[in-house]
Amino acid sequence: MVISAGSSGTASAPIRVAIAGASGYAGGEILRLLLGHPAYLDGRLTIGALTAGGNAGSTLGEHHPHLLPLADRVLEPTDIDRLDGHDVVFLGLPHGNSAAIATQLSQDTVIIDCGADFRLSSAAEWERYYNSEHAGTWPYGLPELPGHREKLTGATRIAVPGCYPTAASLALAPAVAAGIVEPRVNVVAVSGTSGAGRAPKADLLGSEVMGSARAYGVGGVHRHTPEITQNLSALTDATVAVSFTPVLAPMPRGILATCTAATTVDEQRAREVYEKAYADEPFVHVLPHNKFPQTGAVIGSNAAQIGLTVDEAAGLLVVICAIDNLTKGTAGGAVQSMNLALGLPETAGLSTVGVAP
Ligand SMILES: NC(=O)C1=CN([C@@H]2O[C@H](COP(=O)(O)OP(=O)(O)OC[C@H]3O[C@@H](n4cnc5c(N)ncnc54)[C@H](OP(=O)(O)O)[C@@H]3O)[C@@H](O)[C@H]2O)C=CC1
Ligand SMILES: CC(=O)N[C@@H](CCC(=O)OP(=O)(O)O)C(=O)O
Repeated sequence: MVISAGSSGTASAPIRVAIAGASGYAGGEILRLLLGHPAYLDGRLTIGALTAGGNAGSTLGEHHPHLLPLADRVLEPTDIDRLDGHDVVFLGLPHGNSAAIATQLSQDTVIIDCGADFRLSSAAEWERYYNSEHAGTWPYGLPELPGHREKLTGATRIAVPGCYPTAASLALAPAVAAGIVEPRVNVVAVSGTSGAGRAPKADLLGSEVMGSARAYGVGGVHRHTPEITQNLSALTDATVAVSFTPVLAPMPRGILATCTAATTVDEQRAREVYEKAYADEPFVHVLPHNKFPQTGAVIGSNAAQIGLTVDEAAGLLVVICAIDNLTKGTAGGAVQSMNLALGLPETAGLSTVGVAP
Protein backbone atom coordinates (compact mmCIF):
# COMPACT_ATOMS: atom_id res chain seq x y z
CA MET A 1 0.00 0.00 0.00
CA VAL A 2 1.26 3.51 -0.74
CA ILE A 3 0.48 6.54 1.39
CA SER A 4 1.74 9.90 0.22
CA ALA A 5 4.20 11.78 2.37
CA GLY A 6 3.39 15.17 3.73
CA SER A 7 0.35 14.40 5.86
CA SER A 8 0.16 16.85 8.71
CA GLY A 9 0.66 15.84 12.33
CA THR A 10 -1.98 15.99 15.03
CA ALA A 11 0.35 16.90 17.87
CA SER A 12 0.63 20.67 18.12
CA ALA A 13 3.32 21.01 20.79
CA PRO A 14 6.76 22.23 19.70
CA ILE A 15 9.28 19.44 19.06
CA ARG A 16 12.94 20.24 19.63
CA VAL A 17 15.24 17.61 18.19
CA ALA A 18 18.93 16.91 18.82
CA ILE A 19 21.15 14.57 16.82
CA ALA A 20 24.26 12.97 18.26
CA GLY A 21 26.53 11.77 15.46
CA ALA A 22 25.28 14.39 13.00
CA SER A 23 28.46 14.19 10.90
CA GLY A 24 27.84 10.47 10.24
CA TYR A 25 25.75 8.76 7.61
CA ALA A 26 22.83 7.91 9.90
CA GLY A 27 22.79 11.40 11.45
CA GLY A 28 22.96 13.04 8.03
CA GLU A 29 20.11 10.94 6.67
CA ILE A 30 17.94 11.70 9.70
CA LEU A 31 18.53 15.40 9.06
CA ARG A 32 17.70 15.03 5.36
CA LEU A 33 14.37 13.47 6.29
CA LEU A 34 13.60 15.97 9.06
CA LEU A 35 14.19 18.91 6.70
CA GLY A 36 11.26 17.60 4.62
CA HIS A 37 9.09 16.62 7.58
CA PRO A 38 5.74 18.47 7.72
CA ALA A 39 6.34 19.37 11.38
CA TYR A 40 9.64 21.03 10.39
CA LEU A 41 8.08 22.81 7.43
CA ASP A 42 5.26 24.23 9.57
CA GLY A 43 7.71 25.34 12.27
CA ARG A 44 6.67 22.96 15.06
CA LEU A 45 9.81 20.84 14.82
CA THR A 46 13.11 22.64 15.27
CA ILE A 47 16.63 21.28 14.97
CA GLY A 48 18.57 21.86 18.20
CA ALA A 49 21.99 20.47 19.08
CA LEU A 50 24.00 18.69 16.39
CA THR A 51 26.96 16.84 17.88
CA ALA A 52 29.95 14.81 16.70
CA GLY A 53 33.11 13.16 18.04
CA GLY A 54 36.47 14.29 16.66
CA ASN A 55 34.74 16.47 14.07
CA ALA A 56 33.14 18.69 16.73
CA GLY A 57 33.94 22.30 15.89
CA SER A 58 33.53 21.84 12.14
CA THR A 59 30.38 22.81 10.26
CA LEU A 60 27.69 20.37 9.18
CA GLY A 61 28.19 21.53 5.59
CA GLU A 62 31.74 20.15 5.58
CA HIS A 63 30.29 16.65 6.07
CA HIS A 64 26.91 16.89 4.40
CA PRO A 65 26.96 19.45 1.57
CA HIS A 66 23.46 18.31 0.55
CA LEU A 67 21.98 19.62 3.83
CA LEU A 68 22.28 23.21 2.65
CA PRO A 69 19.73 24.81 5.05
CA LEU A 70 21.88 23.68 8.00
CA ALA A 71 25.30 23.96 6.32
CA ASP A 72 26.60 26.67 8.66
CA ARG A 73 25.62 24.90 11.88
CA VAL A 74 28.69 24.15 14.00
CA LEU A 75 28.91 20.60 15.37
CA GLU A 76 29.24 20.49 19.14
CA PRO A 77 30.90 17.87 21.33
CA THR A 78 28.65 14.93 22.27
CA ASP A 79 27.86 15.49 25.94
CA ILE A 80 24.82 15.65 28.17
CA ASP A 81 24.88 19.43 28.52
CA ARG A 82 24.40 19.72 24.75
CA LEU A 83 21.80 16.95 24.42
CA ASP A 84 19.71 17.87 27.47
CA GLY A 85 16.56 19.96 27.05
CA HIS A 86 15.33 18.42 23.80
CA ASP A 87 12.07 16.56 23.22
CA VAL A 88 13.70 14.02 20.90
CA VAL A 89 17.34 12.89 20.81
CA PHE A 90 18.52 10.70 17.93
CA LEU A 91 21.72 8.75 18.66
CA GLY A 92 23.74 8.00 15.52
CA LEU A 93 26.85 6.88 17.41
CA PRO A 94 28.98 3.74 17.26
CA HIS A 95 27.74 0.87 19.44
CA GLY A 96 28.46 1.16 23.15
CA ASN A 97 27.93 4.91 23.50
CA SER A 98 24.19 5.01 24.02
CA ALA A 99 23.62 3.80 27.58
CA ALA A 100 25.80 6.43 29.24
CA ILE A 101 23.85 9.16 27.43
CA ALA A 102 20.42 7.60 27.92
CA THR A 103 20.77 7.24 31.68
CA GLN A 104 21.50 10.95 32.05
CA LEU A 105 18.63 12.25 29.95
CA SER A 106 15.12 12.74 31.31
CA GLN A 107 12.71 9.81 31.10
CA ASP A 108 10.38 12.14 29.18
CA THR A 109 12.91 12.69 26.40
CA VAL A 110 12.24 10.45 23.42
CA ILE A 111 15.59 8.76 22.71
CA ILE A 112 15.89 6.98 19.38
CA ASP A 113 19.07 4.91 19.20
CA CYS A 114 20.32 3.93 15.74
CA GLY A 115 23.02 1.79 17.35
CA ALA A 116 22.62 -1.82 18.45
CA ASP A 117 22.90 -1.29 22.21
CA PHE A 118 19.25 -1.87 23.14
CA ARG A 119 18.08 -4.21 20.35
CA LEU A 120 18.69 -7.65 21.84
CA SER A 121 16.68 -9.05 24.75
CA SER A 122 19.21 -11.78 25.59
CA ALA A 123 22.17 -10.55 27.62
CA ALA A 124 24.01 -13.78 26.75
CA GLU A 125 23.59 -13.22 23.00
CA TRP A 126 24.64 -9.58 23.38
CA GLU A 127 27.80 -10.55 25.23
CA ARG A 128 28.56 -13.30 22.72
CA TYR A 129 28.31 -11.06 19.67
CA TYR A 130 29.35 -7.66 21.03
CA ASN A 131 31.86 -8.65 23.72
CA SER A 132 30.57 -6.10 26.20
CA GLU A 133 28.02 -5.75 28.98
CA HIS A 134 24.37 -5.74 27.90
CA ALA A 135 22.80 -2.30 28.39
CA GLY A 136 19.15 -3.41 28.27
CA THR A 137 16.29 -3.77 25.81
CA TRP A 138 14.10 -1.04 24.35
CA PRO A 139 11.01 -1.18 22.10
CA TYR A 140 12.20 -2.22 18.65
CA GLY A 141 11.64 0.27 15.84
CA LEU A 142 10.20 -2.06 13.21
CA PRO A 143 6.45 -1.42 13.50
CA GLU A 144 5.65 -3.82 10.65
CA LEU A 145 6.55 -6.81 12.86
CA PRO A 146 3.54 -8.13 14.79
CA GLY A 147 3.16 -6.53 18.23
CA HIS A 148 5.76 -3.79 17.77
CA ARG A 149 3.70 -0.83 16.60
CA GLU A 150 1.74 -0.81 19.85
CA LYS A 151 4.95 -0.70 21.90
CA LEU A 152 6.36 2.19 19.85
CA THR A 153 3.28 4.37 20.19
CA GLY A 154 4.09 6.87 22.94
CA ALA A 155 7.45 5.21 23.71
CA THR A 156 10.31 7.33 25.08
CA ARG A 157 13.08 4.82 24.37
CA ILE A 158 13.40 3.16 20.94
CA ALA A 159 16.05 0.85 19.46
CA VAL A 160 16.25 1.23 15.68
CA PRO A 161 16.88 -2.16 14.01
CA GLY A 162 20.05 -3.02 12.13
CA CYS A 163 19.80 -2.57 8.38
CA TYR A 164 20.20 -6.25 7.47
CA PRO A 165 17.70 -7.38 10.15
CA THR A 166 15.18 -4.87 8.77
CA ALA A 167 15.34 -6.41 5.29
CA ALA A 168 15.57 -10.04 6.42
CA SER A 169 12.82 -9.75 9.03
CA LEU A 170 10.40 -8.02 6.66
CA ALA A 171 11.15 -10.72 4.07
CA LEU A 172 10.59 -13.70 6.35
CA ALA A 173 8.21 -12.63 9.13
CA PRO A 174 4.92 -13.40 7.33
CA ALA A 175 6.03 -16.89 6.32
CA VAL A 176 7.37 -17.73 9.78
CA ALA A 177 4.30 -16.29 11.55
CA ALA A 178 1.93 -18.24 9.27
CA GLY A 179 3.91 -21.45 9.72
CA ILE A 180 4.33 -22.02 5.98
CA VAL A 181 8.10 -22.58 6.24
CA GLU A 182 10.36 -24.78 8.32
CA PRO A 183 11.94 -22.81 11.21
CA ARG A 184 15.32 -22.82 9.49
CA VAL A 185 16.06 -19.93 7.15
CA ASN A 186 18.88 -18.77 4.94
CA VAL A 187 19.61 -15.09 4.31
CA VAL A 188 22.19 -13.80 1.82
CA ALA A 189 22.13 -10.02 1.75
CA VAL A 190 24.06 -7.60 -0.41
CA SER A 191 24.75 -4.17 1.09
CA GLY A 192 26.11 -0.88 -0.15
CA THR A 193 29.21 0.50 1.55
CA SER A 194 27.43 3.24 3.53
CA GLY A 195 26.24 0.40 5.77
CA ALA A 196 29.73 0.37 7.23
CA GLY A 197 29.60 4.03 8.30
CA ARG A 198 31.97 6.75 7.15
CA ALA A 199 34.84 6.29 9.59
CA PRO A 200 37.92 5.50 7.46
CA LYS A 201 38.74 1.79 7.06
CA ALA A 202 41.39 0.35 4.73
CA ASP A 203 39.12 -2.36 3.32
CA LEU A 204 36.51 0.25 2.38
CA LEU A 205 38.80 2.33 0.19
CA GLY A 206 37.32 2.88 -3.25
CA SER A 207 40.15 0.88 -4.81
CA GLU A 208 39.30 -2.09 -2.59
CA VAL A 209 35.54 -1.95 -3.11
CA MET A 210 34.97 -0.79 -6.67
CA GLY A 211 34.42 -3.55 -9.21
CA SER A 212 34.30 -6.30 -6.58
CA ALA A 213 31.73 -7.89 -4.27
CA ARG A 214 32.81 -9.86 -1.20
CA ALA A 215 31.15 -11.87 1.53
CA TYR A 216 32.16 -11.20 5.13
CA GLY A 217 31.05 -12.29 8.59
CA VAL A 218 30.34 -15.77 7.13
CA GLY A 219 29.24 -18.78 9.17
CA GLY A 220 26.93 -17.32 11.82
CA VAL A 221 29.42 -14.85 13.25
CA HIS A 222 27.88 -11.57 12.06
CA ARG A 223 26.24 -9.65 14.93
CA HIS A 224 22.99 -9.32 13.02
CA THR A 225 22.43 -13.09 13.20
CA PRO A 226 21.00 -13.01 16.76
CA GLU A 227 18.89 -9.96 15.89
CA ILE A 228 17.25 -11.72 12.93
CA THR A 229 16.85 -14.87 15.06
CA GLN A 230 15.19 -12.85 17.82
CA ASN A 231 12.74 -11.19 15.43
CA LEU A 232 11.68 -14.41 13.72
CA SER A 233 11.62 -16.64 16.80
CA ALA A 234 9.18 -14.23 18.48
CA LEU A 235 6.65 -15.16 15.79
CA THR A 236 6.57 -18.92 16.36
CA ASP A 237 6.92 -21.55 19.09
CA ALA A 238 10.25 -22.73 17.70
CA THR A 239 13.64 -21.04 17.82
CA VAL A 240 14.24 -20.18 14.19
CA ALA A 241 17.70 -21.26 12.98
CA VAL A 242 19.17 -18.44 10.89
CA SER A 243 22.09 -18.70 8.50
CA PHE A 244 23.09 -15.16 7.52
CA THR A 245 25.72 -14.18 4.96
CA PRO A 246 26.35 -10.47 4.35
CA VAL A 247 27.94 -9.37 1.09
CA LEU A 248 29.54 -5.98 0.47
CA ALA A 249 28.80 -4.59 -3.00
CA PRO A 250 30.29 -1.65 -4.88
CA MET A 251 27.36 0.73 -4.45
CA PRO A 252 26.87 3.52 -1.92
CA ARG A 253 23.40 2.55 -0.65
CA GLY A 254 20.92 -0.28 -0.67
CA ILE A 255 20.36 -3.79 0.64
CA LEU A 256 19.05 -6.71 -1.38
CA ALA A 257 18.29 -9.67 0.90
CA THR A 258 17.58 -13.05 -0.70
CA CYS A 259 15.90 -15.27 1.86
CA THR A 260 14.97 -18.93 1.51
CA ALA A 261 13.28 -21.53 3.70
CA ALA A 262 11.85 -25.00 3.10
CA THR A 263 8.15 -25.03 2.31
CA THR A 264 5.45 -27.32 1.01
CA VAL A 265 3.03 -24.59 -0.07
CA ASP A 266 2.74 -23.21 -3.59
CA GLU A 267 3.33 -19.61 -4.62
CA GLN A 268 -0.34 -18.75 -4.59
CA ARG A 269 -0.67 -19.72 -0.91
CA ALA A 270 2.56 -17.92 0.00
CA ARG A 271 1.39 -14.84 -1.85
CA GLU A 272 -1.90 -14.85 0.09
CA VAL A 273 0.08 -14.87 3.35
CA TYR A 274 2.30 -11.94 2.32
CA GLU A 275 -0.47 -9.84 0.80
CA LYS A 276 -2.57 -10.25 3.94
CA ALA A 277 0.35 -9.48 6.27
CA TYR A 278 1.30 -6.26 4.48
CA ALA A 279 -2.07 -5.09 3.11
CA ASP A 280 -2.20 -2.12 5.48
CA GLU A 281 1.50 -1.37 5.71
CA PRO A 282 2.32 1.91 4.00
CA PHE A 283 6.00 1.15 3.47
CA VAL A 284 6.03 -2.54 2.53
CA HIS A 285 5.12 -3.33 -1.05
CA VAL A 286 4.58 -6.92 -2.18
CA LEU A 287 5.35 -7.09 -5.90
CA PRO A 288 3.22 -9.12 -8.33
CA HIS A 289 4.02 -12.63 -9.62
CA ASN A 290 7.36 -12.86 -11.40
CA LYS A 291 8.48 -9.38 -10.30
CA PHE A 292 11.48 -9.03 -8.01
CA PRO A 293 12.86 -5.91 -6.36
CA GLN A 294 16.07 -4.03 -6.98
CA THR A 295 17.85 -1.60 -4.71
CA GLY A 296 17.71 1.07 -7.41
CA ALA A 297 13.94 1.31 -6.95
CA VAL A 298 14.00 2.18 -3.24
CA ILE A 299 17.00 4.48 -2.85
CA GLY A 300 16.16 7.51 -0.71
CA SER A 301 12.71 6.15 0.15
CA ASN A 302 11.38 4.44 3.24
CA ALA A 303 9.94 1.61 1.14
CA ALA A 304 10.69 -2.08 1.40
CA GLN A 305 9.88 -3.93 -1.82
CA ILE A 306 9.31 -7.66 -1.59
CA GLY A 307 9.18 -10.22 -4.38
CA LEU A 308 8.48 -13.89 -3.75
CA THR A 309 8.14 -17.24 -5.43
CA VAL A 310 8.32 -20.94 -4.63
CA ASP A 311 11.12 -22.95 -6.16
CA GLU A 312 9.13 -26.16 -6.35
CA ALA A 313 11.99 -28.39 -7.46
CA ALA A 314 14.01 -27.36 -4.41
CA GLY A 315 11.01 -27.10 -2.06
CA LEU A 316 12.02 -23.57 -1.09
CA LEU A 317 10.16 -20.34 -0.55
CA VAL A 318 12.32 -17.58 -2.04
CA VAL A 319 11.66 -14.03 -0.79
CA ILE A 320 13.73 -11.07 -1.95
CA CYS A 321 13.56 -7.73 -0.13
CA ALA A 322 15.11 -4.42 -1.21
CA ILE A 323 15.54 -1.43 1.10
CA ASP A 324 17.76 1.61 1.32
CA ASN A 325 19.99 0.77 4.30
CA LEU A 326 20.21 4.44 5.30
CA THR A 327 16.48 5.13 4.97
CA LYS A 328 14.18 2.22 5.92
CA GLY A 329 17.31 0.49 7.28
CA THR A 330 18.22 3.33 9.68
CA ALA A 331 17.08 6.94 9.47
CA GLY A 332 13.67 6.31 7.89
CA GLY A 333 12.93 3.68 10.51
CA ALA A 334 14.09 6.16 13.14
CA VAL A 335 11.78 8.94 11.87
CA GLN A 336 8.88 6.47 11.46
CA SER A 337 9.47 5.50 15.11
CA MET A 338 9.61 9.16 16.16
CA ASN A 339 6.26 9.74 14.47
CA LEU A 340 4.73 6.86 16.43
CA ALA A 341 6.32 7.97 19.68
CA LEU A 342 4.99 11.51 19.32
CA GLY A 343 1.53 10.63 18.00
CA LEU A 344 2.24 12.10 14.54
CA PRO A 345 1.01 10.31 11.40
CA GLU A 346 3.36 7.36 10.97
CA THR A 347 4.21 8.26 7.38
CA ALA A 348 4.92 11.96 7.98
CA GLY A 349 8.06 13.10 6.19
CA LEU A 350 8.71 9.69 4.67
CA SER A 351 8.40 9.01 0.98
CA THR A 352 7.77 5.67 -0.70
CA VAL A 353 9.14 6.99 -3.97
CA GLY A 354 12.75 6.12 -4.70
CA VAL A 355 15.40 7.96 -6.74
CA ALA A 356 16.36 6.34 -10.01
CA PRO A 357 18.57 5.69 -11.88
N1 LIG B 1 25.11 3.09 8.15
C1 LIG B 1 24.06 2.28 8.22
O1 LIG B 1 23.51 1.81 7.18
C2 LIG B 1 23.48 1.92 9.53
C3 LIG B 1 24.01 2.39 10.72
N2 LIG B 1 23.42 2.04 11.91
C4 LIG B 1 24.00 2.45 13.18
O2 LIG B 1 23.93 3.86 13.33
C5 LIG B 1 25.04 4.31 14.10
C6 LIG B 1 25.78 5.36 13.28
O3 LIG B 1 26.22 4.75 12.07
P1 LIG B 1 26.83 5.59 10.87
O4 LIG B 1 26.17 6.91 10.80
O5 LIG B 1 26.82 4.69 9.71
O6 LIG B 1 28.34 5.79 11.39
P2 LIG B 1 29.35 6.94 10.95
O7 LIG B 1 30.70 6.39 11.22
O8 LIG B 1 29.03 7.42 9.59
O9 LIG B 1 29.04 8.13 11.99
C7 LIG B 1 29.31 7.99 13.36
C8 LIG B 1 29.02 9.30 14.07
O10 LIG B 1 29.31 9.14 15.46
C9 LIG B 1 30.30 10.11 15.82
N3 LIG B 1 31.20 9.51 16.80
C10 LIG B 1 32.07 8.49 16.58
N4 LIG B 1 32.70 8.16 17.74
C11 LIG B 1 32.20 9.00 18.68
C12 LIG B 1 32.44 9.16 20.06
N5 LIG B 1 33.32 8.39 20.72
N6 LIG B 1 31.76 10.12 20.73
C13 LIG B 1 30.88 10.91 20.08
N7 LIG B 1 30.61 10.80 18.77
C14 LIG B 1 31.27 9.86 18.09
C15 LIG B 1 31.00 10.48 14.55
O11 LIG B 1 31.56 11.76 14.72
P3 LIG B 1 32.92 12.20 13.96
O12 LIG B 1 32.54 12.53 12.57
O13 LIG B 1 33.36 13.37 14.75
O14 LIG B 1 33.85 11.02 14.04
C16 LIG B 1 29.84 10.47 13.58
O15 LIG B 1 29.08 11.64 13.72
C17 LIG B 1 25.92 3.09 14.39
O16 LIG B 1 25.61 2.57 15.66
C18 LIG B 1 25.48 2.13 13.29
O17 LIG B 1 25.69 0.80 13.65
C19 LIG B 1 22.28 1.29 11.94
C20 LIG B 1 21.72 0.80 10.81
C21 LIG B 1 22.33 1.03 9.51
C1 LIG C 1 28.07 -2.98 4.91
C2 LIG C 1 28.30 -3.06 6.40
O1 LIG C 1 29.43 -3.07 6.85
N1 LIG C 1 27.23 -3.10 7.17
C3 LIG C 1 27.31 -3.16 8.61
C4 LIG C 1 25.94 -3.21 9.22
C5 LIG C 1 25.24 -1.90 9.30
C6 LIG C 1 24.13 -1.87 10.33
O2 LIG C 1 22.96 -2.00 10.22
O3 LIG C 1 24.54 -1.81 11.45
P1 LIG C 1 24.46 -1.78 12.95
O4 LIG C 1 24.03 -3.05 13.54
O5 LIG C 1 25.88 -1.56 13.19
O6 LIG C 1 23.61 -0.68 13.36
C7 LIG C 1 28.09 -4.38 9.09
O7 LIG C 1 28.03 -5.43 8.48
O8 LIG C 1 28.65 -4.28 10.17
